Amino acid sequence: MSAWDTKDMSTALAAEDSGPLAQAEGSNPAVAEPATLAVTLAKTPQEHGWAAAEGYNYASYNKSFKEIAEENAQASMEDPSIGIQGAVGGLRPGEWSSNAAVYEWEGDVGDIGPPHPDLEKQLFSSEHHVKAGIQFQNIAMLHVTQEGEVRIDPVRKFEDAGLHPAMLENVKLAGYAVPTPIQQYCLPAVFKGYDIVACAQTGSGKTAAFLIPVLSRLMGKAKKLAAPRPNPVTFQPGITPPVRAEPLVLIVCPNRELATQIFDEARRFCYRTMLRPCVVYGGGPVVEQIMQLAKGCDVLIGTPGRLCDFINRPHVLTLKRLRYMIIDEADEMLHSDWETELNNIMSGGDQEEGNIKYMMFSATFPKEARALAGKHLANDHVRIRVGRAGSTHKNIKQDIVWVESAQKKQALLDLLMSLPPARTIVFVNSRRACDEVDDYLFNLKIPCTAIHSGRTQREREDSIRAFRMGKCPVLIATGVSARGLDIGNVNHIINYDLPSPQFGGIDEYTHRIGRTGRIGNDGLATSFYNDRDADISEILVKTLLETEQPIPDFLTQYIPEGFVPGQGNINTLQFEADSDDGDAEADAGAGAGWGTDDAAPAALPDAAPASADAWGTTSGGGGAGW
Ligand SMILES: Nc1ncnc2c1ncn2[C@@H]1O[C@H](COP(=O)(O)OP(=O)(O)OP(=O)(O)O)[C@@H](O)[C@H]1O
Repeated sequence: MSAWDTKDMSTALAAEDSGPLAQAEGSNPAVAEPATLAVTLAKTPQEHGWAAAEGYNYASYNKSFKEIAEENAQASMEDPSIGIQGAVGGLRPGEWSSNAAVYEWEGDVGDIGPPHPDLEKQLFSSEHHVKAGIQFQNIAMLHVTQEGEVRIDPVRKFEDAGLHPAMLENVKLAGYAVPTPIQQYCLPAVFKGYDIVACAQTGSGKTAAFLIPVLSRLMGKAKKLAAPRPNPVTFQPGITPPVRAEPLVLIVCPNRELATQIFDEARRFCYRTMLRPCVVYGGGPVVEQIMQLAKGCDVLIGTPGRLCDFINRPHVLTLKRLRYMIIDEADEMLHSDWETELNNIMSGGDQEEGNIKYMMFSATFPKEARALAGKHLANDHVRIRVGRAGSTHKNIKQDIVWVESAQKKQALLDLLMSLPPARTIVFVNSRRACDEVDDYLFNLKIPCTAIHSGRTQREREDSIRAFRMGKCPVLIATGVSARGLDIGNVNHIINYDLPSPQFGGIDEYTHRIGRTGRIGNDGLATSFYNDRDADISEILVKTLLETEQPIPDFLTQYIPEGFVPGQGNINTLQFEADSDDGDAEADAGAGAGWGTDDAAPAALPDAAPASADAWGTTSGGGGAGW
């Protein structure tokens, strides 16, 4: 059985007849037999196929920055005109993500720098990059809605988008054959100079939807627009005079893991160009981050606290050259928790307001957040929505199983041992639970690691790296890492605790399960449910019905009256209004919300086979024709 076959995985789950999980699954708790804790492991995790469980390598803490820098200096450099900062061979434990290798080039010999095979391999190899899955066409068939005054004609092919040659090359190296729907609309919208507010499902390529057009527009203009900076090839820390960072692009996002991930994506798309990306985030080394900025920075990615800190040090960072400001996970960023920081970033620097294009992206976008977003954008901003705001997608099979709180640990073990080993994220609601579950599994020799806000940044980075590289294929996490994490072959998400409303509710659920089933891949999400989760039940059931997931017996009471699973019209399901056009009818539910502006699927269903070329070659279906 393949570890990637979620059907087989759930069959295996159903076939397993030991332990509390299997006993209770799909059954009504009122009539279920009390579950037993008497499961002993018939096989060790390693006999079952899991990798060996290894403890955290605390020795990596003891490496000094100097030692790491010396090791990096030994990295291969075949072309003397290219200066690669950071480890070309990839980061080792104990190294900061902000010091990852970026392409640097003198730039005196034309618009596109020479290739650097080692760096190219690091940036674009599959282990660092999620490859599109066989259900990619499902993404392309989602409804796209445009609201507001401006209508955009989508581009169906990267080749038709007017991209800079260096960008087109990088898009090919990344293995992107055709743009996803959100990209089809954002590319032309950025090229036409609009502000954008965009909402599209998890794992549908929103990062590239802003990075590709924004960076492409700046390529070729970098020399003219960018601030003077030291020659990257002859730069010597401590000897070459530093400059202050004057980025052209600022990307703000709510968590550190996401910041470094966007930085990685920016490193890919800036490859062989003069644009220099940097990342700053809390918990990381201030001095080292300043040292990176001091070499010049065109594209800055950051978390709000550290960005504000640096904005308040004008000799380190100024926003006066800024052309683009992008807020990722915008609904989270517009939350009142971040208000002071976000206001400071949006207007507190010395940026020249009129010159800046603003963009906001997220997979979930509650109505109040969308209204708030509108206040920060130009009146003629473009509003794009792929599917219903906050919806999940069919590539993820969602199972809900009844597990009493006291039996969750045992049920988790049963679940992990009843399926083929696969990269799995286990979500919990508290740091304490995170540590407890981590200890429990580790003591049973499951190769796991954990991440939560109480861990040091070094531990967090090493944890994510160990998970990404497959050394620790089970990651236990609190919501801190739910948003945005994009890791290849995450086959299974387990909600050990469902996110009740005080832990983010259904939006948090959507972001969590969205760590699997990305960009057309299949995924499985299993959630443990019991009496304590009544708060989320109603909206959870609607979310399940929307993508035609099975409803277990204990949740059937929450099926909306008159709706027959499998036969009901999902457009009659009542969700929060999707439309921002103030149409009262829009409040009637998802169907009405998609209402008058409802657009054709981004690519025609009959033109959506695996072959990229067969996908719609014209840009029909968009704009006024809708
Ligand atoms: N056109 C494309 N073709 C193939 N793969 C793509 C394409 N666009 C993006 N990807 C890949 O899809 C994956 C998911 O993209 P990304 O992380 O931007 O999703 P997202 O929409 O921001 O998700 P989330 O809401 O969870 O943050 C990434 O690994 C990215 O490299």
